[in-house]
Amino acid sequence: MKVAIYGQSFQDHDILCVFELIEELEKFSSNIFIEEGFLKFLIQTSDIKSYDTFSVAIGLDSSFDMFVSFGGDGTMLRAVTYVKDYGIPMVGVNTGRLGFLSTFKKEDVRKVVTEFVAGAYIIEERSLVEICMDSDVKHFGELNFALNEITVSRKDTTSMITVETYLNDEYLTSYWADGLIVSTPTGSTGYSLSCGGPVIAPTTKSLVLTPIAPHNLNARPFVIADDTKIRLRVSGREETHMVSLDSRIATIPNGKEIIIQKSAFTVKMIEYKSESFLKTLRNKLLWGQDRRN
Ligand SMILES: NC(=O)c1ccc[n+]([C@@H]2O[C@H](COP(=O)([O-])OP(=O)(O)OC[C@H]3O[C@@H](n4cnc5c(N)ncnc54)[C@H](O)[C@@H]3O)[C@@H](O)[C@H]2O)c1
Ligand SMILES: Nc1ncnc2c1ncn2[C@@H]1O[C@H](COP(=O)(O)OP(=O)(O)OP(=O)(O)O)[C@@H](O)[C@H]1O
Repeated sequence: MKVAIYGQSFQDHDILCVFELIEELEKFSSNIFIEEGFLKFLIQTSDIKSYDTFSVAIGLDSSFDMFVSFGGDGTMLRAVTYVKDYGIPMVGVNTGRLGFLSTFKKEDVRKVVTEFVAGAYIIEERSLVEICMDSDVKHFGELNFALNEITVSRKDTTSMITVETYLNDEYLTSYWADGLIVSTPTGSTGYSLSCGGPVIAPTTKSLVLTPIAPHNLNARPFVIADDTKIRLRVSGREETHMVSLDSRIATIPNGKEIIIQKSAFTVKMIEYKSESFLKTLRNKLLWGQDRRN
């Protein structure tokens, strides 16, 4: 089994679960690769031996069987920028806070391996969105995709922006708001949810347009088919606005045409039978919980 390991280089009290995973993987004679920066951190804080590494420059490939991320959801989102379109099944061990994407309990980390080997999981394909801009704007390079959402928002001002929006080249509306979120089903439980968007089951073939604090009161979250081409143009009092792809941001001049579409590839999330999406919805977002019952 060929496995890539990635993690946050901040919390040495969570390091134990990384060693437990490695120990369990070695029982199955696995070929282990650790992200360069994370291995440096592990070597500094322990007497771990050296392993093969990968980095942004020397990346992964489709021969890997599994990618394990140690951290919270933020780490999982960064992990996606390594996995790209290689189709490597991913799992997150939660050493962060909420852990909605990074669901595996660190206390059970050995089961990441044993349940995988026993086949006690399904692969869930999560769709992504990607951004295309005029060729003179190269901010995100080849990492022009997002698992959660692409957001346009105001920058350096309290003044709202206007987001002129076209779906498949037909005019929809001009949102007058702090911004607009184009969310995938995966991202529907993130920023979009905080702005009043619906929760969408992860494999649903849709996207949702969720305005951020719109002053047009009749602008509501809008669920659309995921093969829709979304074209945006921002105007406002400042000369620039912000565009974010999950946790990555860039400053873009107003007036630039931004095209957002579903990516041609998906991210394969390992859904262990012990950790389903519905369980996560109940346990992490306390879905439908009512103290009266
Ligand atoms: N007001 C908000 O709710 C808000 C604002 C900005 C960004 N975000 C989210 O944060 C993400 C970036 O994460 P970060 O860790 O770098 O920022 P962060 O540290 O500010 O974390 C934001 C929170 O969103 C949660 N989160 C992220 N993706 C999620 C998902 N798919 N389902 C449920 N919860 C999710 C995280 O667990 C965390 O609690 C963005 O993609 C966006 O979805 C949320
Ligand atoms: N820049 C940083 N400096 C110091 N510690 C950090 C930094 N970024 C992350 N961490 C630590 O790493 C942990 C994991 O970070 P990550 O962003 O993946 O998740 P999180 O935001 O804590 O959790 P979640 O996104 O699930 O709520 C954090 O809880 C925090 O303790």
